[in-house]
Amino acid sequence: MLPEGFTEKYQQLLGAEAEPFLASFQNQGYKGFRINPLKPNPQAVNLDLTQPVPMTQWGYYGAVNGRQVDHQAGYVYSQEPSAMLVGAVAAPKPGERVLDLCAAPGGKTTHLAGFMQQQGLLVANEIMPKRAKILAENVERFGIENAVITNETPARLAKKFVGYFDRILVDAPCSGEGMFRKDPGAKQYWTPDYPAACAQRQREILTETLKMLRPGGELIYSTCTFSPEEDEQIIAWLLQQYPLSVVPIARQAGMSAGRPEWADGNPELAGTLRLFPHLFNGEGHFMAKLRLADGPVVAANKTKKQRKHAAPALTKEQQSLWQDFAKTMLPTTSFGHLLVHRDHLFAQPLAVELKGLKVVRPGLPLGEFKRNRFEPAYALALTLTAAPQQLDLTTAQYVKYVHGETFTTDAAGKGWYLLRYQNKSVGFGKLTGTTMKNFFPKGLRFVADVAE
Ligand SMILES: C[S@@+](CC[C@H](N)C(=O)[O-])C[C@H]1O[C@@H](n2cnc3c(N)ncnc32)[C@H](O)[C@@H]1O
Repeated sequence: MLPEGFTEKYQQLLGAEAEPFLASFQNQGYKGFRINPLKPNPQAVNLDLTQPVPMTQWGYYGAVNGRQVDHQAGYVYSQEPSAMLVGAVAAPKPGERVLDLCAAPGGKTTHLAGFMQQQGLLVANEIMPKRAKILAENVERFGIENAVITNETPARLAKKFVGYFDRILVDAPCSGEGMFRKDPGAKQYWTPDYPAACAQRQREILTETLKMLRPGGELIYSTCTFSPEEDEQIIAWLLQQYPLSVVPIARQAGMSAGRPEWADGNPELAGTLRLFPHLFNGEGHFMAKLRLADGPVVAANKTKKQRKHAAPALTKEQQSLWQDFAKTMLPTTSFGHLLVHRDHLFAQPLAVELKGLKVVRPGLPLGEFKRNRFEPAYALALTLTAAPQQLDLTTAQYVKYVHGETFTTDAAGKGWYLLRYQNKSVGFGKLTGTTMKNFFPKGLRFVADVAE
C-alpha cells in the first residue's frame, strides 16, 4: 500500500500518466550489478553479461551472490540499475579531484573510481559512522588506490576544502519515493510534508557543497525520489542562488526529461534526467549536472584554503621494514605520499591536509608496523594483480581461507604470499613450513558458496 497522500499527489502531477506510474509499484523491481574496470579482465566473472543497463559502461541486469569470489575479490558491485546512471552522468576523468559527499554504502564511489583509473583524488565522505565503515569496506574490496574516506558533516569538510574539487557528487539523502518498490520500509517515513523537510536539508548540504567546488567545476546532484520539491525545485533554487548552468544529460529510450513546470518554469530544467519505473527498467531516480561559472570561489569568509601538507615521516626502522616488504612482494615501490597513522602505513594519492577531520582512511592502507615486523593490509592485496610470491588456491583452500582457517600447502618459499583464486587476488597469507597462516580480516570471514 502506498502512503496516504502519495497517490493523490502524483495523480495531480502526472494526469493520465499517473495510472501506469502507480501500477508499476505492484511489479517486481530490477536487480543489477557493475563489473570492476580496475581489476584485470573485469569480464571474467561467473555472471551473465548479456543484459547491459543502457548508458552504463559496466552495468548489467542480474543478481550477485555475495558469498562467491567475484564479490569477495571486488570484481562486482551489486547496484540497482537506475542508480548506475548517476555514476555514468558524473563520469570523472583520471587525475581530477573528486568529492562524493554522501557516499555510503559506496555504490557511486566505486563507480566513480572506475572512471578515474586510480589517478587523481577521490574523497568519499559519509556522515554516519557505521555507514562510513561499510563504505570503507566496499572501497577496499574494489581495490581503489586513490580514495580518502572521511566521516564528516558537509559544513566541516567545506572549511577544509575551499574551492578544491573539480567535481562533486551529492547523492542526497531524500524522501526515497523511488525506493518504495525495492524497499517497502522506505514508505514508513513518508507524509505529505516529508519531501519539503528533505528539501530543506538538501539546500543546507548544497550550500556547503558549493564552497568546495572550484570555478568551472561540475556538481552532480541526484536523488531516488520523484518529488519535485527535492528534484527540479532544488535545481531551480541552485540556478537562482549561484552562477551555475545546467549541462544537459543525453537521454535514451525510457528516460525522461526533468519538468520545468514542476518548478519555476526555467527551461534549463529540461536538461535534468528523470527515471520513472513505468518507463525505465529500474527504480525511480532524478539526476542533474551543473557547471559553476569561472570566477571567484563561492566561500564564506571564515574558511581556510588547503594548506601544504607535510605527511608524518616514517622512522628509519619503519622505512626499512616497508622497503623490505615492498622489494620482495610488490611489483612497484612507488606509492605516492606515504604516511603513518597509529602504526598503520597509508599511501595518499595527493598530499591532502586532513587535520581536525574524522578520517576513516587517509589513503590506501598498505599495512601495519608491529614490533619489528610489517604486516600487509588486506586492502593492498586487493589492488594487486600479481606478486613475486603468490599462490593459486584450490577451491578447498579458498573455502578455508575466507572462513579464517589455516591450510597446508607444498609451496616452496616462506613468508608473505599473495593468495589468488580463479585468477583473482583474494588476500595475503604467511607461509611457515607447510602451513599458510590466515590473514583474512576477522570481520569479513564467511562461508563461501563455490557451487557453480
Ligand atoms: C542516498 S544515500 C547515498 C547512497 C550512496 N551514494 C551510494 O551510492 O551507495 C544518502 C547518504 O547521505 C547521508 N546523509 C544523511 N544526512 C546527511 C547530511 N546532513 N549531510 C550529508 N550526508 C547525509 C546518509 O547517511 C546516506 O548514507
